[in-house]
Amino acid sequence: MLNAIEISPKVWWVGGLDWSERHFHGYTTERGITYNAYLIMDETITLIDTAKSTFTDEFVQRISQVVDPAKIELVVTNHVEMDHSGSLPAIHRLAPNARIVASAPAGVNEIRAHYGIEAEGVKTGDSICIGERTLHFVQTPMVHWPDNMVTWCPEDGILFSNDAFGQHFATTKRFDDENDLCEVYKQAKKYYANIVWPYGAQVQKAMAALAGLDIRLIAPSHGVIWRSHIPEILEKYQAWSTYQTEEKAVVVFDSMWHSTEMMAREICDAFIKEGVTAQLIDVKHTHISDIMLYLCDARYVACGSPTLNSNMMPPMASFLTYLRGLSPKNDQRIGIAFGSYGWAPLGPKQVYAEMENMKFNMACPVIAQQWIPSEEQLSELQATVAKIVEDARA
Ligand SMILES: Cc1cc2nc3c(=O)[nH]c(=O)nc-3n(C[C@H](O)[C@H](O)[C@H](O)COP(=O)(O)O)c2cc1C
Repeated sequence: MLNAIEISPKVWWVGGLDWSERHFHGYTTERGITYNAYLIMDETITLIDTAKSTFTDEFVQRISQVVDPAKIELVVTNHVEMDHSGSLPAIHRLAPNARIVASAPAGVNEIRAHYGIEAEGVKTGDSICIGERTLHFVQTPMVHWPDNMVTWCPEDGILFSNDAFGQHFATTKRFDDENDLCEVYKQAKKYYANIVWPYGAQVQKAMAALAGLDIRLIAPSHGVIWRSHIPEILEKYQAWSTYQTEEKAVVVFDSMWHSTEMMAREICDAFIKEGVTAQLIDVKHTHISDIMLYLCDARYVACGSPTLNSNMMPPMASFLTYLRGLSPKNDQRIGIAFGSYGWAPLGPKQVYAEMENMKFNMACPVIAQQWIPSEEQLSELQATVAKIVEDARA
C-alpha cells in the first residue's frame, strides 16, 4: 500500500487509490481514480474530506501511519458527494468528539440526509484557527453540487479545492510535475467536460473569489496535486468556464450501411481542407464521456444518424441525451445535423431538433440524404461545409 505522503510540512495526503474503477457514474475512468483527503497535524488535528466508503480501511490505515485517528478534532467536508464523504461515518465513530463542518446550509443538510450526522455550517468568510494555521472557507455552490466549498490555508498557501481542478487519475506520484503532464491535462479536461462543464458561471464566480491568493499548492480531491503548473491549470479553467472554442470540428456519427458514414467522412474531409482540425467519431465505438473531451472546446459540431424504425440510432440518442445534460446554453458552437434515410428522414431530423434545442447555432437546414449519396451530392456537402467555415470566419 502507498504510504501517507507529506505534501507540505505537517500536511499529509491520505485517502484511497482506486486502481481498477473504470466507470464512474457514466464516465469512463481509464486511469482509475484517487479519493484524496488531507490530514493537517496542527494543534487541532484536522482532516480535510474523507474517501469513498469502499476505501475506508486503506484511508484509516494511512491516517494511522501519521496519528491515531481518535485524535482528529476537526473534519472539514468540502463536498458531501459519497466519493468524498463515504468514510465520514467511520471517522465519526473513531473520533466521536471531532467537530464536523460543512457548507451551510446545503452541506449540513446533505450530511444529515446521507448519514444522519449533525454537522456545523460554515459560510464564505468564516474561518477556524487550528493552531499555527487558520482555515478559511469559500463556498462555491454548484461547482458541481449545491454544497461545494473550498478551504484555503494561507500559512501553507494550500487551496483544498475538492472537485475543482481534479482529474480521475490513479498514480503513486502525488504531484503534477512527477507525472506525464499531457496525461494530467487530458484527465483534467475530461473531468471538466464531463462534470463541471454546465457550471461555467459558477466556476467564474469561484475563480473571482480566489483571485489574488498566493496559491502554492492546489490540493484537489481527485488526482494529482498542482504545484508546478498552477497558472496553467487556472488559465485552462478560465478558458473552459468561459466556453472558449478553438478552430476544431467534431463529426459524430452512427451508420448501418455506411451512407451516413460517407457523409460524415466527407464533412470531416471538408473541415480538414479548410484548415480546421477535425475529429471523426463513430459513436458506437467511442464512449460518450470521451466524446466530451473532444467536443467541449470545438467550434463546429456535426452529428449524423440514419433513420432506424422512424428514429435516430439509439447510440446517437444516448450521446445527444448526455450532451443535453452537460451542454451550456449558449450559441457559440456551430451545429450541423445530417444523415441518410430510406423513405422518411426522421433520424436526421431528430438530430437537428435535439441540437437546436441545445441552442447550437445551426449552420444550415438538416442535411438528409435519401439512400446512398452520389459523388455529386458528396461534393455539394463539401461546398456546404466550406461555406459554413467561410461564414464563421467572416
Ligand atoms: C432495420 C432498419 C430499419 C429502417 N427503418 C427506416 C425507417 O423507419 N425510415 C426510413 O426512412 N428508413 C429506414 N431504414 C432505411 C435506412 O435509413 C437507409 O437504408 C439508410 O440509407 C441507412 O443509412 P446508413 O447507411 O447510414 O445506415 C431502415 C433500415 C433498416 C436496416
